[in-house]
Amino acid sequence: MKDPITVSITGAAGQIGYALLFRIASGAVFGPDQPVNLRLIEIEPALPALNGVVMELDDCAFPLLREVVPTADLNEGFRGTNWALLVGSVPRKAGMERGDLLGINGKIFTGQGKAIARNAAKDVRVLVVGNPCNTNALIAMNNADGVPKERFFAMTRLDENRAKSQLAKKASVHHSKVTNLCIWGNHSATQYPDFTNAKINGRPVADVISHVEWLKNDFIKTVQQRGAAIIAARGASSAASAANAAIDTVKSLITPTPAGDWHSVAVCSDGSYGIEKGLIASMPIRTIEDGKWEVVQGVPVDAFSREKIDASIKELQEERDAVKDLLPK
Ligand SMILES: NC(=O)c1ccc[n+]([C@@H]2O[C@H](COP(=O)([O-])OP(=O)(O)OC[C@H]3O[C@@H](n4cnc5c(N)ncnc54)[C@H](O)[C@@H]3O)[C@@H](O)[C@H]2O)c1
Ligand SMILES: O=C(O)C[C@H](O)C(=O)O
Repeated sequence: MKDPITVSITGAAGQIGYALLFRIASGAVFGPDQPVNLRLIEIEPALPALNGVVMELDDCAFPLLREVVPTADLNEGFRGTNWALLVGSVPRKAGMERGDLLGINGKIFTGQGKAIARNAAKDVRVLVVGNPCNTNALIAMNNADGVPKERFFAMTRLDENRAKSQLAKKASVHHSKVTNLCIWGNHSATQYPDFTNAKINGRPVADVISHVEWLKNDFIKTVQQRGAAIIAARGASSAASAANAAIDTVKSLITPTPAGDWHSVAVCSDGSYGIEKGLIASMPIRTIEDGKWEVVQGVPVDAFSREKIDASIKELQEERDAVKDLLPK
């Protein structure tokens, strides 16, 4: 048996937490031979609810689950952690943009970044799900002194999955046939789901879906607005699909990416594709092996794509400027 991996999850008593913990504990993320410790972090008032979740974890008797630590203490919560999944934060309500949450949620990530730097395992990786996730990840990364910047990620996989599902429906194929779908930029209404480089059954999307106006307008808008559509329909933000996307993200970061394909996750820009260095922006990523990834280079960016990517990067710069007080000089 392998040594257990330690996973810390903030907001563990929330909606996404409830859809996430049990899949991690079951082995669906790290594999059937990988024991897991869970460190579950909540704010004090949510600890009674979290204890109920822990009772349910006990009652699953998962063979791979080892230690479960529920806590409101960040040092205890991130101690020895290999994967920190930062979900805990307030979700938006109908009529809000995700960026409107910066003032409420941004400050959560300074203390968490610092606590990760103090307590986590040397190989820690951090995935931010709580919105606005790109800029929250930027805050955590800049406060986590000594943790390499390439260990921080923000989630745009839900957008990728949504985009694949929309294209597959339009082309009447199974969504597994859609590849090379990159979400560029921010997890927000400015994100750019890049249909120009995506493929269906290995062929360019535009060869399969000839309705170019649909691709340029309805498709992009549907993906950009999907989170709001779910809030309007459910009265609460996406949870099961978000947890699923977090699982997909981690799995894609620990497994080599199939040859020729890529996956979407926001990373600390190295300046590739003219995206300002240091911003947490989504781009095409390949995983070489567990712990080693790279930005896929040479993906064609036409004038239409350039304009869309630049608009989303501009928004990320504005969000960064809005939280400058939370970023150490
Ligand atoms: N990136 C994405 O694709 C994506 C998708 C869906 C939701 N989200 C975001 O994920 C976040 C969580 O959504 P949810 O539906 O689970 O919300 P929720 O309100 O159901 O749960 C959030 C939990 O976080 C906890 N929390 C708040 N502040 C905390 C802190 N400082 N430390 C630890 N825990 C804290 C709350 O007590 C609550 O239990 C929201 O910000 C939402 O917008 C992101
Ligand atoms: O849209 C939201 O506020 C929640 C989440 O980011 C989503 O995309 O579903």
